Amino acid sequence: MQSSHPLRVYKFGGASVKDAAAIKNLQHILGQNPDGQPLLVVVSAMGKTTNALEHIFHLAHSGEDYSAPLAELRRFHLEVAQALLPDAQLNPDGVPACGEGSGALHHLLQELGDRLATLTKGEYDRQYDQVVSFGELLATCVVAAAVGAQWLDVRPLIRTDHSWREGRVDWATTERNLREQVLPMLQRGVVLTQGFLGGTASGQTTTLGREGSDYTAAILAYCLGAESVTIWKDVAGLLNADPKIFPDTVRYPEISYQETIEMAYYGASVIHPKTIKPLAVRRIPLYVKSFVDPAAEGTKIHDCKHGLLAPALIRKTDQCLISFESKDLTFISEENLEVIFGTLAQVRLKINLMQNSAISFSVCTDWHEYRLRKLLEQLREQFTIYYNTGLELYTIKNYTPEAISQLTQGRELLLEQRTRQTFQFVARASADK
Ligand SMILES: Nc1ncnc2c1ncn2[C@@H]1O[C@H](COP(=O)(O)OP(=O)(O)O)[C@@H](O)[C@H]1O
Ligand SMILES: N[C@@H](CC(=O)OP(=O)(O)O)C(=O)O
Repeated sequence: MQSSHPLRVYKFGGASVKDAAAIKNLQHILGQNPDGQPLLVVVSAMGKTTNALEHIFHLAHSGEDYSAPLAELRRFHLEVAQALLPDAQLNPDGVPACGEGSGALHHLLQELGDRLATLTKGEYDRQYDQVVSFGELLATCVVAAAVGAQWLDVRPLIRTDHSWREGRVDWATTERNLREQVLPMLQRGVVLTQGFLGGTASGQTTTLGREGSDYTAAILAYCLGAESVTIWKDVAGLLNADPKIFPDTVRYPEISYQETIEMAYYGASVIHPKTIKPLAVRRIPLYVKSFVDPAAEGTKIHDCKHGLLAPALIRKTDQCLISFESKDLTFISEENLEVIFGTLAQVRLKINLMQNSAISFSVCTDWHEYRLRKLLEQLREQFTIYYNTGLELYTIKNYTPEAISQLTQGRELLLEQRTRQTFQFVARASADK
């Protein structure tokens, strides 16, 4: 039987499932959903589990001892499961009965241990995905059991290519899979699945890029024709700046897709940059709401026109400024730029800002020691290359003179750039700001 009610997609990130109390709060929020309205819930790994798994994976891949952090990760998940499911029977290995079949908690923990024990040398990124994905698998197993939702393994449904750690979605296959598998489940009640994960045609797990669960919510909403997506955060909505960094932030009650895409692109970490496009294409509104105060208004991101917005302040840390000079003091030409861009793409260094002068071309990128080393190896013969690390990139969108002076005061700017709407600069990281 088809429900006449349109689908809502909810996404809960790490902070909203960080412990048993947070998951009870999530259950309370689900309880507010109107009866009969189909609901698809996307959940990320609990708290900082993805960071912990990255660390464990790195140790295991390097042949170092990872037993203590793995034991801690297991203890944490068992403690949360026991607090939420006090009546669950314990398996002989002390794991509460939670979930079924290959999605059962004891099975997932066993599989994680087996995978870590059988890593091989090389293929770092492919094996990373097979291990780090357990954060979402474990979290959804526990949360689905606690709230009585149907657990869905998203990996066979969101089809990606083999771009490990940044899987690229095959939209046609994904849409077909999701419609076939998920629509019937939604008729039976709330469905709960993993953010951040996908899978290849050969059944290997991929991840969609760090913080990619927002993107998962958008993929599901796009493919299933949802009415809306709500991402539940520890902030009051989309603010003009990260309140952990900047004082006196203001909330945008509504904002366009375009403005939001730009903020995410420049580094506003509240929303994954890939999230907006699928929603904008199908005109699905995105609500950013506080899980601490679910009744509060939050922010509506949609197709809208608005007046002048408060300047958005964005900081990207861990930046590296790389400057290329031609060795014979000839001008930086299109041919030179083609080589530089090609190599940056090949070593996967993404350009956050660029500037050129007669004999020099500079780019600001995220700091990746290994990728930079590869870049230097390939271009050192052709160019003289200088680089600075430990930098920050600031962006002020819809800037005002006051906003510029507030941010630049007392800083040594290594590079600055201004367009009609955006002011950006690179400066050394300072402990006091
Ligand atoms: N413009 C912004 N508006 C609101 N929050 C922001 C903004 N920029 C950065 N943030 C940060 O984003 C955090 C929420 O996103 P995130 O930590 O990714 O949540 P989760 O992992 O739970 O989904 C906030 O706690 C806040 O520090
Ligand atoms: N757990 C993954 C994916 C994610 O999106 O998490 P969060 O929703 O907590 O940002 C990460 O930490 O990267």
